[in-house]
Amino acid sequence: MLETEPDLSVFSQIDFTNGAVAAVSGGSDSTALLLLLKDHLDRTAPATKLLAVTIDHGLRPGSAAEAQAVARLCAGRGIAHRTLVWSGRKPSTGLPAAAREARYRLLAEAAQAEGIGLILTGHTADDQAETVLMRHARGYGAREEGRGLAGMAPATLYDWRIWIARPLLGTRRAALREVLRRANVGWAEDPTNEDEAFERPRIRAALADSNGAQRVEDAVALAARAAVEREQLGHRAAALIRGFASSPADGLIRLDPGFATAGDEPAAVYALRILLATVGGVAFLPDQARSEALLDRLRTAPFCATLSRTVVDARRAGIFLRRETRNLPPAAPAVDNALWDGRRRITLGDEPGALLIAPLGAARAAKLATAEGGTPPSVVRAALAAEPILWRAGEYLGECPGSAQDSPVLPGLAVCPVVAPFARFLPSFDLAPAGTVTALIGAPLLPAPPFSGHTAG
Ligand SMILES: Nc1ncnc2c1ncn2[C@@H]1O[C@H](COP(=O)(O)OP(=O)(O)OP(=O)(O)O)[C@@H](O)[C@H]1O
Repeated sequence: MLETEPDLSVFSQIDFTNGAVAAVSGGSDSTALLLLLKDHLDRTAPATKLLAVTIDHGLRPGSAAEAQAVARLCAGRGIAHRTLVWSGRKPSTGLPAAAREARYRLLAEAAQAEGIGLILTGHTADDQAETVLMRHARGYGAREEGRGLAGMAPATLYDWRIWIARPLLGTRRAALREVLRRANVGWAEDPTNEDEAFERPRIRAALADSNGAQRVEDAVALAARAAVEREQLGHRAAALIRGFASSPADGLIRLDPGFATAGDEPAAVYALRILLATVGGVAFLPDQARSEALLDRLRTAPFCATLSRTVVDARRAGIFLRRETRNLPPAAPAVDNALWDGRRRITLGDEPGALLIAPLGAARAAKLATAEGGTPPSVVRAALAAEPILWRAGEYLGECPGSAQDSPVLPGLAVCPVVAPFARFLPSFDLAPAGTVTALIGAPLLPAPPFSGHTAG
């Protein structure tokens, strides 16, 4: 049964040591989140740093007044509050996605400015049911082995740096509104939530009929089952990666030929998709059917194919994955904290002056490449050619080592590998494969998840 009274024990499972930002839009769910969270912290850890943050997207006439209402509520209850305005350019298409992107970026900036390591949102069981039903209607179940049907995760790592937790995913919106009514606290209604020109409000309206409660319950149960399957598949894929994958050179992954015949085909396809996206620097996993066909062909090596910007070079010596040389970024100024080619995060530190970043290229790679552990030198050369180098005003600073260490060339300067499919958003469902690929490619360690009992291993 879903909770008709909010289940406050979920807050006890969260680690608030590094404080919390509550993301409060002024709607019922996040306003209730704020009150429940404040109540929990007052009782259990009153010294915890709590900051409520409202993002004013500037998209509706009433948005500034809604933010002010949240500020007043917070002032009355002794809660620190900030309103942040999305002042950037608003795109004419894909506005909701851009607003969401800006919202998470601003929330993360607000948290980090205060030294806070966790963001909480007010997503509810109703939101979860709507998400799952929308994905179901789009045929997710059939295409993706139910991966997408897991819905929203209880926690998601944003930008590999800050966890977002959703403690109310098991609680119905009606129960939260009841909390607010009892506390005599009002909330803002967002008119876009009612606009049935959009898919989510249509599903929301359909769930408001007499069968709605059961359908929400069923959808949340479906999500819970799909989440367990997704986590299990992730653990099996991680075990295959640990057992069969190595990284003989920067930008190069070698799979032992036994990978293709290891037996657990769904896990092998999943592992392959994650590795292909990582090597290619692509945020989305490659197509399921094409990845299955690729695994099939790996059983009859040798051959060479490209998927997800990754060359798959299957030889007797192993299956080698490397970034294809097509469409590599041209030489460009290195930007602090930016992703280069979707594969490397650049940190410039205190480095003054303009730096250029460019692919190493075949000629320099030929000078660097050494054959180790039976890896064919031509394969190492091809991988290194797509690795980045840094330049300053005509001066060569050195190739960038593919490790989480600072570059030995310049202190504070780093070009770290990233686990591309999880670099922006890592749902807690996928912690096992993400942690394993982190270790494989030497990406920076994952910040500890906010729930007790979770590990990134
Ligand atoms: N403008 C905003 N400022 C701060 N947080 C926000 C904002 N919009 C959304 N959020 C966070 O994201 C969660 C989910 O967003 P969603 O758009 O589904 O909620 P909402 O309908 O705007 O508001 P609520 O969830 O408070 O009823 C919210 O519960 C809240 O935690």
